[in-house]
Amino acid sequence: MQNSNYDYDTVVIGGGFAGVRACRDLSEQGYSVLLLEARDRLGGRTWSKHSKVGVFEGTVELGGQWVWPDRQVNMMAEIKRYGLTLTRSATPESYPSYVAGVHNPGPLPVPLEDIYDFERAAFALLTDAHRISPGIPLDQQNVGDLDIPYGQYLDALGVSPATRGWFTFFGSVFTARYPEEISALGPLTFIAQMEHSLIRAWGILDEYLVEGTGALIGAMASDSHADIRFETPVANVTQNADGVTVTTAAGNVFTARTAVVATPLATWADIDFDPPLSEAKSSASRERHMAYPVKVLMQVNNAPRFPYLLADPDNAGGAILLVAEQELDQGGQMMTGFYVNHLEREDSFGTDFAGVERFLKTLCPEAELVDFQCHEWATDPWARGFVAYKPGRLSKSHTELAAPQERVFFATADIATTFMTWMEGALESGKKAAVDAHRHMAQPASNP
Ligand SMILES: Cc1cc2nc3c(=O)[nH]c(=O)nc-3n(C[C@H](O)[C@H](O)[C@H](O)COP(=O)(O)OP(=O)(O)OC[C@H]3O[C@@H](n4cnc5c(N)ncnc54)[C@H](O)[C@@H]3O)c2cc1C
Repeated sequence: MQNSNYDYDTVVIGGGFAGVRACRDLSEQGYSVLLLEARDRLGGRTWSKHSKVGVFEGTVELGGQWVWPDRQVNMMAEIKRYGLTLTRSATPESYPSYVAGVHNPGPLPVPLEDIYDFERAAFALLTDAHRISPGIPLDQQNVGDLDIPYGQYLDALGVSPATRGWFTFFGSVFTARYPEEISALGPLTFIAQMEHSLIRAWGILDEYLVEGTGALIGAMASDSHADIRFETPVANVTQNADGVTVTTAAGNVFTARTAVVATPLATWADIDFDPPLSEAKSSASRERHMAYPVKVLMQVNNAPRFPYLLADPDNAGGAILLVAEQELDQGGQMMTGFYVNHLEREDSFGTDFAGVERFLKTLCPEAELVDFQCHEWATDPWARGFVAYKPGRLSKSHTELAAPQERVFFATADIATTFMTWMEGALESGKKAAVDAHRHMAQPASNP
């Protein structure tokens, strides 16, 4: 289908789930596609690799991992298509929490005397989450009054510190920022997309791929017949009435009829666009809206068996969650932890042994860290965290953030309308970009 005036029909920039989905769908329709990826691997903010953590040896996921089979139709279709296998996470044996600086053994989420407060807060969050319909851009849903700092939203509930602390979890687990820094729309949208269920949103660590996310994205990429170039960051995207010219940081130039920008929203400001990005896109990217997540995989000794330990980061140095993955034959457990590693706060845990140990002991003082692995997503220039929208952005610009600019289309989980910031959202937005690019190229009169 390629027109000889161009090197390719489409250049896709970025090889995460959104970009690879766009590549695969377009090449399936007969278009010639070039994928330019900055890193030396596919997968972006998913990264599965064979690794050793203490005595554990196997596949570790340093980024996106969990899938929700009941609702994530795009993920499930891909997993089925390539014959991969899902397995369920280990069932927790206890539900302790560390909120408002107090260890609570559970299973009640808050101490008994706070339980009516807890119910009132749950009712308020569920009522507001019910105003949100996943699949529709948030600027089309009349929810501007919820686009306020989540800390302010929680304060207005007038609940006890333990209840407030417990509900900060929904803000932080999804954005890896503190409640005053993010919009309440983030956690409320998260609850809405989990079937408007607090329990479902709380127990998000559901099923994951036995073969690893890398096996899935690898299968999709091999199926695409795209020309894939690694270690090829893009520096400039120029379009005019004739087509798109994409220039790499090394100065290589490629021409195409269309381009799909499938890089994280926070990285768009690092690419030079001519004509420039719309005001909403460029200001949102310059504002970064960045999450500061650390997901750490650890061999831990002397911890309680299979806890699901939730914390409020405000009072726990940034700690959010500690769960067990499996018991190790030689003793100890493989555990996964999540925390906010705030770039502007000096008291953040950091990612060296002492910092990870501090995180672990904050939640579980008796536990011993043996070994760990993690990746600093927030300082990774090709990721810049994942998206954590600040107040006032999504209720104004969600539609525009995802809108094409003539021959240039945008795809990333950061702008999705269902499962925003999930692998599912990435697949949905890659699929949409491929449909839009195909429509553009299928109009012979206006598009050569
Ligand atoms: C710690 C962590 C835990 C997570 N847990 C889950 C989970 O359990 N379940 C879930 O569904 N999701 C999870 N996510 C989110 C999920 O991983 C992402 O939403 C999804 O992978 C994003 O896909 P994407 O294609 O939009 O972006 P990315 O995966 O970031 O892909 C973008 C690609 O663009 C490339 N790129 C960037 N700039 C340039 C450039 N200038 N030129 C060329 N290439 C460029 C990058 O290298 C990258 O490969 C998690 C994320 C993190 C960080």
